[in-house]
Amino acid sequence: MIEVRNLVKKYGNHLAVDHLDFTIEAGRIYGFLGPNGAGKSTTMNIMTGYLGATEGQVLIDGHDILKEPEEAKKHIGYLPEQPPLYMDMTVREYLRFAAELKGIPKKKREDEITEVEKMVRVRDVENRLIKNLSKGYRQRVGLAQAVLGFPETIILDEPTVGLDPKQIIEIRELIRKLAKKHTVILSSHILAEVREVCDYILIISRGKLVASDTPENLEKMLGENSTVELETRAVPSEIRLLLKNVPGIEMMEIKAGGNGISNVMIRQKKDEDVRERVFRAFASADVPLLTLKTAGTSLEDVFMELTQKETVPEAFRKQKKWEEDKNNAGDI
Ligand SMILES: Nc1ncnc2c1ncn2[C@@H]1O[C@H](COP(=O)(O)OP(=O)(O)OP(=O)(O)O)[C@@H](O)[C@H]1O
Repeated sequence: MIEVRNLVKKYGNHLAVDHLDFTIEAGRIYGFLGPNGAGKSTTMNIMTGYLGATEGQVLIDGHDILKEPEEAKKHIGYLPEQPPLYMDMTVREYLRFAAELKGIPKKKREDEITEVEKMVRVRDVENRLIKNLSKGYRQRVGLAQAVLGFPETIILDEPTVGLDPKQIIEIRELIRKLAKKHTVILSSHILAEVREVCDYILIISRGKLVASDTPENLEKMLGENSTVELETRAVPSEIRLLLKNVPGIEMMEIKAGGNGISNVMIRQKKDEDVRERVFRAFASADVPLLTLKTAGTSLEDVFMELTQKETVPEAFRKQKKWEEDKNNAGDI
């Protein structure tokens, strides 16, 4: 488990990380998602002990990364955005060097390196100089270095950046494979990547954590029941009349199609579900409804909403408040 508590990082006057507070539980793939410059690399560098924080604390399985770096680092493997590869070493030489730095006992080193090489599929190039490898292979060597020692948690900063589509697929497959035995945290500014690979998302914007939940819950929280879409065989004036007195409707937009079918988008008032009332209004007038459904919010909408606005949307403030209250209640 990793606990990040009230983390702050200032570069001069610039607040790159702004009071981050979150917990990473074992056994999941976490996505650290945010636009460029949001503070992802800075946070990961602090979590892994590469960079000091201005304020706050990071505990890796109970060990403070600054006060007990050796013990804490045993529990994590890190692939930074720029992997620390030595271009004039062969893959095997480099992994031996990394294994030694990690303090893997000499007796176990060779077997472990072979195991990891097989796992990330670099065994066929183990005697090649790193400088002669493709970017995809280099990234896999970087990944091998992070996996050596089989730490509980593997942290990957933008692991697919600069790779071609085939290499991206390979790295994502590897990450899924790793996640069977390790907790994985990866950062990305690509929403599709995080959605595809991760089962829990932390959205960071301007150094602040603006949301954290499963992709499904994030979509639900902002979008639940906000819009209802229907199609009906009626003209707009008739629809307006039918829906005029239905409670819970904030506004509606009606588009008449050429085929006698109108499409209606209804925006519901907060915490309302108007579907049943709408159905009854149409049924009592004997006007057929062809479809009636809530239109979901996509993760794209959530991401845009959260990272483009200065303030945190109300749904998330409420969720955060609820979590705080729950935590405080637990302390008593
Ligand atoms: N060494 C530094 N000195 C000054 N400012 C820095 C330094 N490193 C990062 N920053 C600034 O801090 C902010 C956060 O940067 P960071 O690299 O952590 O973001 P990021 O989310 O990882 O973005 P990217 O995906 O572009 O790497 C940015 O505004 C960046 O310009």
